Amino acid sequence: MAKQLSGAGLRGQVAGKTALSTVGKEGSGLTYRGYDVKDLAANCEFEEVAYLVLKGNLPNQAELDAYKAKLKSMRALPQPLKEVLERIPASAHPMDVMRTGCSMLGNLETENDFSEQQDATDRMLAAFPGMINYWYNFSHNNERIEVETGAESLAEQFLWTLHGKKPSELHTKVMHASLILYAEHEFNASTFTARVCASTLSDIHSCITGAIGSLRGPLHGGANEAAMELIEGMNDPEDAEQKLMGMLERKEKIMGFGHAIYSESDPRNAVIKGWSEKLAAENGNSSLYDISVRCEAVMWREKKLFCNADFFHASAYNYMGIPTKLFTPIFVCSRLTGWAAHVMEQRADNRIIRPSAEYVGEDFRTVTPISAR
Ligand SMILES: CC(=O)SCCNC(=O)CCNC(=O)[C@H](O)C(C)(C)COP(=O)(O)OP(=O)(O)OC[C@H]1O[C@@H](n2cnc3c(N)ncnc32)[C@H](O)[C@@H]1OP(=O)(O)O
Ligand SMILES: O=C([O-])CC(=O)C(=O)O
Repeated sequence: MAKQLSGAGLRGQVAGKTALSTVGKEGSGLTYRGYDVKDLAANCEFEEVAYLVLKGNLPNQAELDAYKAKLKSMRALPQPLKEVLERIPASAHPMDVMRTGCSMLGNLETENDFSEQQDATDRMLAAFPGMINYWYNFSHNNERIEVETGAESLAEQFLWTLHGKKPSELHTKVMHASLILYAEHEFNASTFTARVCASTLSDIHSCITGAIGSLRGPLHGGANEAAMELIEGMNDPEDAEQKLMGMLERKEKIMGFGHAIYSESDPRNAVIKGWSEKLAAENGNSSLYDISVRCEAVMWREKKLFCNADFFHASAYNYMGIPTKLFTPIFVCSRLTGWAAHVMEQRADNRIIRPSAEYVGEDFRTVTPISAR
């Protein structure tokens, strides 16, 4: 059954055209440039998917090697950016660090002309994992990390710069899948933010900085962190059941469930749930996974609400030793591909985005002199 797409929040309104992805289209779940996201997550590295989303086709081996080599060569952080990162306190939210870091990069390496959009995007893709982990390690461990690691991929680079060592094969694989799942999603709130900004013919760093701000909220990307806070407060599946029932009775929102477009399931959930189960087995402790499975069952039984992409990401990331507050920045490192591709698409066929409002304010009136108010 299709979800009723009407009402507030521009739901169901076509706000532009895209050749990048389909979301919730009858029978096809989620596709990037015609490929099923499950097919991509099972068979590709993240860089192949980034290439696909940004350039239109999957790369051949030589193209992939060249693209990965290019990204690897662009990881160094400029000294003034490091200095800014070092001044941001440990108490800051890492999404605010991403926003500031992206904006600072735009000051240092400004996109002067749209012909630079692909290089500017690749530079952000290459630099963002090291950027957030430079700040994290400096502010939390008093350590200035080396961001030019031997990592062969963005997945490896994120975990390597976070933990200071080459990650295991399993963890690298999970990160590839996770980054692929998060890469693109049509006109979601953060992407729409990027497109609105692009439609004014602004620079790409402004578009991405704005998108990061939109993704930060708990109704969007921030839900993976909120889901972690929920499940870590539950002792076991029985406790999860009781706590959820209480929350539902109090009409509280359960983060990581529901979706603006999908009606019965989010196709990304099965993929990340599968990886979470494997990580639980590797860890020898399936508690978080078991709790998550019970939450999924209770929410479906009680409300016909299903896990979105964020819910099982919480346990998966936790099993890989990723601090909760770094969950949404990983989403940024991935969704940057979708945002940038949408900026490019908007620029290629642009008209400034400027909808109208239904006025519900005061009738026409004239100013009473201040002495008489
Ligand atoms: C990667 C991503 O960004 S995925 C989304 C991540 N966000 C979350 O997980 C936050 C929790 N979920 C939500 O807030 C919502 O489901 C959204 C924001 C994702 C979608 O919002 P909408 O399209 O407005 O939701 P929808 O119209 O389906 O809501 C229908 C009803 O279900 C309720 N509902 C929807 N999601 C939830 C939830 N997670 N917990 C409890 N109730 C919910 C709504 O409150 C609404 O109830 P009402 O009719 O009594 O007002
Ligand atoms: O499409 C949406 O509204 C939110 C979402 O799942 C995403 O951006 O990945």
